[in-house]
Amino acid sequence: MAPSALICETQPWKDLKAHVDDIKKTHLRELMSDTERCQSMMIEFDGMLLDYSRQRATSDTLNKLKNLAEAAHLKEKINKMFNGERINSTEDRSVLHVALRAPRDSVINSDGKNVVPDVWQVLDKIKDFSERIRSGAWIGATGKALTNVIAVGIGGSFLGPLFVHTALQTDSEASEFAKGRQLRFLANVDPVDVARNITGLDPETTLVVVVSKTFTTAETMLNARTIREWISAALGPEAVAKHMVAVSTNLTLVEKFGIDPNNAFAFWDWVGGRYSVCSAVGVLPLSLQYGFAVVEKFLKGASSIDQHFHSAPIEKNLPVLLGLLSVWNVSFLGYPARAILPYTQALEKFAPHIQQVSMESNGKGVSIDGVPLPFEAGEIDFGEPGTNGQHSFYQLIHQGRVIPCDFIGVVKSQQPVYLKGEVVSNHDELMSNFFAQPDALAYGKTPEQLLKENVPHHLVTHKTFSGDRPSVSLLLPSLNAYNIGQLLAIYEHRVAVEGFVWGINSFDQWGVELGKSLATQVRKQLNASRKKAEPVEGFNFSTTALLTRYLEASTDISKEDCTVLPKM
Ligand SMILES: O=P(O)(O)OC[C@H]1O[C@H](O)[C@H](O)[C@@H](O)[C@@H]1O
Repeated sequence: MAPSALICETQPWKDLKAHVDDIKKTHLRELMSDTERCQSMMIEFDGMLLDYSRQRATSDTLNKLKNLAEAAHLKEKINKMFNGERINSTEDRSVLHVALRAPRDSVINSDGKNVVPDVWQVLDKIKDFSERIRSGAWIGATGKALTNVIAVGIGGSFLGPLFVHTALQTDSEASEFAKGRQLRFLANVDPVDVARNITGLDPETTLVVVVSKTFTTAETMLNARTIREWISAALGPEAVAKHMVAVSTNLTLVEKFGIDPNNAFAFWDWVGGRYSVCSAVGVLPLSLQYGFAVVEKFLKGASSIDQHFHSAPIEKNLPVLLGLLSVWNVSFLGYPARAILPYTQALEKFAPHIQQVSMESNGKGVSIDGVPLPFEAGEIDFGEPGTNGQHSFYQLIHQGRVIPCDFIGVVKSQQPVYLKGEVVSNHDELMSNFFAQPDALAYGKTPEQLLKENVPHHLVTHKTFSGDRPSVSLLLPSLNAYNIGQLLAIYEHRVAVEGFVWGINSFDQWGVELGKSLATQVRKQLNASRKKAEPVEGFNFSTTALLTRYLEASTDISKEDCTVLPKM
């Protein structure tokens, strides 16, 4: 089949290119004075308010972006995703993370089979298992209840669950259910991460969940073997059956590893790793910590956005609007990065998760048909909670590079505090910054204003803020399991919209392979040099020098000396 035309060859793309000069003529300050425009750029869904009036865009831009969406067949692509078509063509897979949170009675087909009953079968199994662990009906090898969980996994088998766990930790309802329990995540193959995870934990009261879609990821498998050793060294090898369970699509390898397949929780190849939080990958560890009922609310929140995304018209569709505006910023205004700035510490792990969702999905150089792109797709995502970021990198955002920002605020704090004698509550103080920063970016401060304030002449340029820097503000009513699910789904779908418009495959990740295979070559060399004193061979000058230095300056721990794990 002939490759379809690249999106940049279409008329709507060219129209938007031509439109850039018009937009650049009007400062955001002026755009913001048009109340009607601002009003039209605020949309509400299910208690959330999205304000995108601080985008460098007008109704004309929006219309042009709608034309672009049409030219990209956005609606058809969204439908194909929901219909279980194999839109991940390079891996020949459907993309059905929406099925993971679909109500029990819904029908979502993959290859002519409704997958929803399978999803619920696993959810029911998780509910039952987590209740048995939490109630103490399932006990460890020495008869003690398992109150602590280490989830061993990396990438998509780690970042999403960590984000949700961190967000739930301070939610008053969820945290009630987590009393007396601990959930930790072991991701990095660095022994330091192992040490951090096991410090203060007793194998007798610890359940380990090995989470890996493929069950072949080098880091996860080494960490899983290390923790298995930690358990069997303390409790004997037969304890592993009571203390280790798994989440994977590869149940054969789970069994080979020594975990009873009855204690394995499945998911399917139509769930991409970075889109797997709502599968057993996230649902199992989170249910162990907070109970299934809390996690079910999270799934419901995500599902509410799925339905909205699937059915709402473009002008009212949160993920579609956000996706189109991102394309506008990246591909037309030339802003390749985006800052994710939640004004709540509970979302401190949100940006790291979205980094994977966005950059692993859309960091591609070819179209879905394999044609090199004459434009750059993908965006650079980073972020920190406000107000911390303000005291760090905001300087660059205000006076250096233009970086479109996502401000995420919450009306009702998870932890309301009012310190006596203060002018406003602690949450109001935080939110004062949430409301101020977008205007500072949009309006800036002119030399005229500074001179009026009697700023010395030699400081005027230093103190000038050019403004005209775009942002969106998303105001959530609160931050509970339901809203957290919504937030996740908004960002997942936004990323998909961007990829659909750019005409790329947002669901494969070939770019992670080369480094992995080179590491295999290095691993072999380290083994040969350590064990057989073989010289470093087959690498370039630089890598040879570095490896030689490493081998000479470090000593391997021989198997005999190795205590496997330091005593903590
Ligand atoms: O879940 P696993 O199969 O262990 O994969 C873990 C991660 O590793 C890979 O390198 C991919 O880049 C990620 O998308 C994936 O989430």
